[in-house]
Amino acid sequence: MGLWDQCVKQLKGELTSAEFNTWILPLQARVDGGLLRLLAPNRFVLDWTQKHYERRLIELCAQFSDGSVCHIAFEVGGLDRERVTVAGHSRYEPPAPAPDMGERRASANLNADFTFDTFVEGKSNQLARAASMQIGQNPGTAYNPLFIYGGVGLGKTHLMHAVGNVILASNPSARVVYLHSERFVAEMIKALQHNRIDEFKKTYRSVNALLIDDVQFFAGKERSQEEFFHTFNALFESRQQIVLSSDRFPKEVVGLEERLRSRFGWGLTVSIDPPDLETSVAILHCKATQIGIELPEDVAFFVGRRIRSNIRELEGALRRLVANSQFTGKPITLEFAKHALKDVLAAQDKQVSIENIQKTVAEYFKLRTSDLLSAKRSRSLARPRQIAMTLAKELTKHSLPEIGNAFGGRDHTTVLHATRKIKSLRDSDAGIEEDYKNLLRILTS
Ligand SMILES: Nc1ncnc2c1ncn2[C@@H]1O[C@H](COP(=O)(O)OP(=O)(O)OP(=O)(O)O)[C@@H](O)[C@H]1O
Repeated sequence: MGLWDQCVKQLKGELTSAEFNTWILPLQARVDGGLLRLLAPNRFVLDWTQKHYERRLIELCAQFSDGSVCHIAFEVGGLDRERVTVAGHSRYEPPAPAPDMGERRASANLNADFTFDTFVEGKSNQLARAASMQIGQNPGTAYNPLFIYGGVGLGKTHLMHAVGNVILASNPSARVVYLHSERFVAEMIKALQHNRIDEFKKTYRSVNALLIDDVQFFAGKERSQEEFFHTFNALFESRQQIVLSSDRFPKEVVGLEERLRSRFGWGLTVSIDPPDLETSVAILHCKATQIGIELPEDVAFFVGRRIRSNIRELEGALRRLVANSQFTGKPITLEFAKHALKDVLAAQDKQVSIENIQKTVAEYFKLRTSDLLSAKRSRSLARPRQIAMTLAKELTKHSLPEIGNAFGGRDHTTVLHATRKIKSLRDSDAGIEEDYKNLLRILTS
């Protein structure tokens, strides 16, 4: 087995399949003396792999070549084409928009404000953003379809529009269509009513990129699924890009035909999770700057900490603060924010209570709520209990002692231990990570 094959095999075991498929699989390699040249399909993959995997790759090369290969060079190119660019640090810049960009964007149903520049990157959306950028730069060739899933208001639509905007800007003749799945259904029904179904088929089967939002709304609509199935096949076979979003993993979308569900998983499936505190704060600052105000740091942290459900709610809170401040003529201070957002926060706190979390976790693991509060310590109870405690810490503003108390009068150190344990298990155990993310989605949507 060649040096690169050995590295690939090793990395396959170390990385998640999404990371491996996104960053390692597209690389090609050539050994030149003591140098391993890694060829990335584009600048974006190059920058990312260099930043995140270079050190590990050097270690693996040294290990598998017995030290004879100890340098790595990253380049844009492929074994079958000329080298294009040597690694550097310049960032990807989308080409300048064509003159009729506004019109093309309107006919594609794209929002000009939803771009990669206005999308704040955080741990919760890093992979989805990276994959979307890849698709934007290599439509139809990188991953098809790209399936983005996650809870309400976490940025799926924003990313889809960003992909569409990049494709339009990069290729003046590209035809892109963004559509909510309900609109696809409505348009199909209209076409059927007016005997224009052939025109409808032609329209959607001739695009270069089809971006369909919230595909869970296809559930139960058999005729639409049938039509979409053929559209999907036509685009897929002609290597045109398909991007789909949903509130859940493709296999979990109930009411979809199996043949569609399996096709949805053919390319790359990436999730977007609720943002962590730092990302929420960064998004608030970004949105505030967009509307021309400067948000004090303590206010941004206050809002970010208290509104954890989704980004749409964060934006709503910001808009409310700005409107109240303009209306009353008062500056946005911490005290002002607490007062102006009183109702929103009360509603939010009511939504995610410890009781609600206990009930949801118990239902999810098919237990009784009383089991979670009991003194029993079997693993089948302890793990769900620890997950519930961690969710309570993440989603409510209750202190550790309050949470411990709500779980059958346990000590705050037990809660602390639970949160640490779950944090480390989420990194090492894909099953726990999936359960945690599912529960987070259920509780915050
Ligand atoms: N990382 C981010 N950076 C900046 N803005 C963001 C980010 N994520 C989401 N937003 C903003 O949050 C709002 C809601 O996002 P979006 O509509 O994309 O959510 P969604 O996941 O598609 O929700 P739904 O499931 O309800 O369709 C948008 O205004 C979007 O710009």
